[in-house]
Amino acid sequence: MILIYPINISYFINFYGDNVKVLITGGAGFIGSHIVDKFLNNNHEVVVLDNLSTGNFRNISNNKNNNKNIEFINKDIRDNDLNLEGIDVVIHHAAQINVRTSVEKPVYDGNINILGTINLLEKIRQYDVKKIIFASSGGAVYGEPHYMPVDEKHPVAPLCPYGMSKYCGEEYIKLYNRLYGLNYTILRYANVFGERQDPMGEAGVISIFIDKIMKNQRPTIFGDGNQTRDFVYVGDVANANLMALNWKNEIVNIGTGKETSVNELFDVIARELNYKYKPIYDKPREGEVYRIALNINRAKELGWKPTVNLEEGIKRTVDWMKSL
Ligand SMILES: O=c1ccn([C@@H]2O[C@H](COP(=O)(O)OP(=O)(O)O[C@H]3O[C@H](CO)[C@H](O)[C@H](O)[C@H]3O)[C@@H](O)[C@H]2O)c(=O)[nH]1
Repeated sequence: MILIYPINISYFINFYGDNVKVLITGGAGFIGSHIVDKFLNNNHEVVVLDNLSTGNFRNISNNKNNNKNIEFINKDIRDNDLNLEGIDVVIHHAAQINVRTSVEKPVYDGNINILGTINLLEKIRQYDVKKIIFASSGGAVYGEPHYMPVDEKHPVAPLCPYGMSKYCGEEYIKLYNRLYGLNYTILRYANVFGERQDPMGEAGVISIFIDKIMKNQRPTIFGDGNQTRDFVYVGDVANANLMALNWKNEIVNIGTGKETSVNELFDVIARELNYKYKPIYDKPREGEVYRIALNINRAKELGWKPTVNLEEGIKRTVDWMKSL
């Protein structure tokens, strides 16, 4: 009798020292474009896939990597004819990222974030891509924390369709690992901020407050302002993506571990901009967690840590917004 044992075809790929060809979905967006810079500066080959719905071509053409060669594909992650020939690693940031939009239009959110991710995974499988690095949301998948700071073992219980669709993306990636041996690293981000975050676009309280103050408008704080978030600088997030090339199949929180209330945040920004007025207080927004900060011990064990603190990150964001 022949016994057939299921074999685990999953294996760990090490990219140390290699020149890697990466496809960055959402690479013309806020976080994605910083990852583009980081990979180019480390001599990797970069292909950007972006439908420019919220991303901006300026983010990748009008910066210090001007003279470097980026291959740009103007397509949607849901397109049938995505060509991933020669790609070693996909870094997946293209998404519907607005919590409020997801509550109003959950089908729209799921269509992009769940079906778009499945479509991308199918192409990854067809073209034999070795690894995916996935942008998930530590702010949205855990729901209201049972303990703080929240580590990766904390139960997942999203409070909005966006958190749910990001979690589905994670689970599909893990499924493709089990079925086809796809390597992955899932990064659960805290609240990312920094240069190129669009204050008109989708969330980003820091860029919204700076923009309002610079236009002499009073910022609005939703609720009592004692709600807290963990604000992580975008350059540190880009660095985590670079390091994740050599991380194993696992989920890693990327944040600072520090809680900052929206009131405290307002004070830091007001100080930086020498703003003397008080904010306006309005009713709290639905579908939001009250407190969140991420435990980043696992990322630290892997050699990553945040290097730019809130004050310094805000200074850089202000400088960038003044330069526009
Ligand atoms: O003008 C504003 C804007 C925001 N806020 C408050 O500031 C906090 C942060 O709000 P953001 O909209 O900047 O971000 P969220 O905390 O809603 O972040 C969520 O959306 C992000 C993407 O947009 C990330 O995915 C993150 O993980 C997810 O939790 C919230 O309490 C919000 O009510 C204000 O008081 N005034």
